[in-house]
Amino acid sequence: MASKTVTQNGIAQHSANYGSVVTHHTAKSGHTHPVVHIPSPVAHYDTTISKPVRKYLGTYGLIPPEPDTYEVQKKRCLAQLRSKQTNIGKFIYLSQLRNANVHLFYRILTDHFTEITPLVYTPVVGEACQRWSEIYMQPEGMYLSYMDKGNIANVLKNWPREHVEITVVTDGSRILGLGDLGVNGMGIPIGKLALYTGCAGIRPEGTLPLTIDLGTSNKAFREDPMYLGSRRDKVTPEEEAAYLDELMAALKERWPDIVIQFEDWKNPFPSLAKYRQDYAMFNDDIQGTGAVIMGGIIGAVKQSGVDPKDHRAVFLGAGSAGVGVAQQIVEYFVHEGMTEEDAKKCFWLVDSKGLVTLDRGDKLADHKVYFARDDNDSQQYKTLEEVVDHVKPTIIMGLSTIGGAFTTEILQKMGKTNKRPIIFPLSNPVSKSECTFEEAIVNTEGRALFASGSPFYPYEYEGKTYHPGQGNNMYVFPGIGLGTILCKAVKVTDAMIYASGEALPTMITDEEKELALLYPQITRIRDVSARVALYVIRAAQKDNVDRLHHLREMSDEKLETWIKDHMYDPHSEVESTENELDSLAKDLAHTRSLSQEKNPLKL
Ligand SMILES: NC(=O)C1=CN([C@@H]2O[C@H](COP(=O)(O)OP(=O)(O)OC[C@H]3O[C@@H](n4cnc5c(N)ncnc54)[C@H](O)[C@@H]3O)[C@@H](O)[C@H]2O)C=CC1
Ligand SMILES: CC(=O)C(=O)O
Ligand SMILES: [Mg+2]
Repeated sequence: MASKTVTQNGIAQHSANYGSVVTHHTAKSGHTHPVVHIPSPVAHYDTTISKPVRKYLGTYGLIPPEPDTYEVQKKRCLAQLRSKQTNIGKFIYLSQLRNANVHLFYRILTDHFTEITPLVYTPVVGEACQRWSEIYMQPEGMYLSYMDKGNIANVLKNWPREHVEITVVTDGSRILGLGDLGVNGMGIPIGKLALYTGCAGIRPEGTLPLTIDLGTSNKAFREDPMYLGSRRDKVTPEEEAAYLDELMAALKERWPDIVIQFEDWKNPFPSLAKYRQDYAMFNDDIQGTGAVIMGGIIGAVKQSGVDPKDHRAVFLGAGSAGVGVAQQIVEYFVHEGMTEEDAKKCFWLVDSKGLVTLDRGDKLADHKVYFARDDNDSQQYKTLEEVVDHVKPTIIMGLSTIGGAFTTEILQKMGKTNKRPIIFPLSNPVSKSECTFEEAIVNTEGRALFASGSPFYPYEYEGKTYHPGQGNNMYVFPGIGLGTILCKAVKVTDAMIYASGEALPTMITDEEKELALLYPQITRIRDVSARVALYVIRAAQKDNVDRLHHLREMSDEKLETWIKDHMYDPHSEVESTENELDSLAKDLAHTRSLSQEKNPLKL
């Protein structure tokens, strides 16, 4: 989206930024001119803009006459939002608001995280993706197609903003737990990047939502006349790999410092292994999820009173998220003093064919082999319940996409065999959650240590209010991205990912500990993201992959403040632009008043 750049001499140009006020040197004169990047074309029509500034911008008379305050503006927006009868109506309203007035959208998001996040992210983004081709109104990112092979670098040139700091890229092939949604998956990169901006203060114009149309296995979509993607079947893994080689190189060519987050790919292990050494990239579903769940498990293990070596964890789901989480917890157990071999033995992974064992008779996908059991005496356990009876777990994790898979019987068994059973139904959206918060509480008489992927409301049981945790990678990916960008890391190392999860428990307040919360409250997500970024930067420095070396000299306290100072804040952003514009407008008004007698201005 192009925006207007106004220089002091009043000449308006179009620029690709919606950035803030910057100071600009002209090579010729050596003079310093302030250059004001106006937030966005439509933000020129923000009703809080003062009259002198409207005159300066040429928007006087185009906005209702009396300037608003933000409080009134917010009240109006929230009233409009809340008047929508359906969640999808709210999603559409918020998308329009973001496109109409980006700073206002982020001001409202950051002021009302608890209300707005579920509407732009899980669970509502799931429904939006299912209906994307039906509700589509405007481009908010890039769509690349398989037809662009050989020409990707040229297509990327069409992105109108000069500077991109981070992209989230999907092919839509595994959107939340909803399956292959093809190009309709675009809601995910947009939603994730909205959280990068809202939670970690990465400037909105520095984000690029990217969806790659590599065909879809979703037959219903291919036959739907409204579907906006190609009608071809999914390309082969070899074709996908060659396409990605070209894409990665093209992204780096146009934006050499770009951070690339892979999101919601059906089998993301090969691309992570292939690109992680040469690009500042990570996979959120494997690594972000691993880190966030490790962060919650640290507290849960402590509260359970059971030593790490005595934990037995059953995972329903052995895909990117399941394996990513198990690997990360192995790393935590090793940090706690166990050998890797002993730590690995604490895990039993179950997929759609039952317990993952070495002698099951099928060819296991590479990523499952590490955790495959060899101590099953040739017995194959087909169902989760059989595995629960066999293992008597202290922890059950759901990353299976199977809503309701943690049945009453399974939850009650967890309650019987554990003082504090750890129950994490992590599949998204809510409809795919392996159980609800209420079910976990009721079936364990309130003793469950609980976190879910999508949000649940607090629940009152026998006179006491219980608070669910949200074990969602949104607690770490914004800070991983921010830390990587700010220290200009050349890659995202394992230690940086580990550090992001380790940062989380340091942010839990005494009050939150009292409530047995496993994650800090979402309302403090900006501070949490700054802490995550601090840990990520420190780990990058230890691994020697950072490029901004002067940050190494700063104390933790100073660095955390520096990080916060570098976060986009939609509130101060608008004010500083306003103030700067105000003073420019006064200057201009003064200049104009000198000539006004001869040549009265028409405002
Ligand atoms: N809470 C969070 O932050 C995150 C949650 N997730 C959720 O985790 C879920 C899985 O994601 P991925 O691992 O990336 O998907 P995936 O497709 O890689 O893996 C799914 C796994 O579930 C297994 N599965 C499918 N049907 C099953 C059945 N009936 N019984 C037992 N196992 C079954 C599959 O065999 C596979 O191992 C999704 O719902 C996703 O939304 C993913 C990433 C982050
Ligand atoms: C949260 C997330 O990344 C997922 O459900 O895929
Ligand atoms: Mg995901």
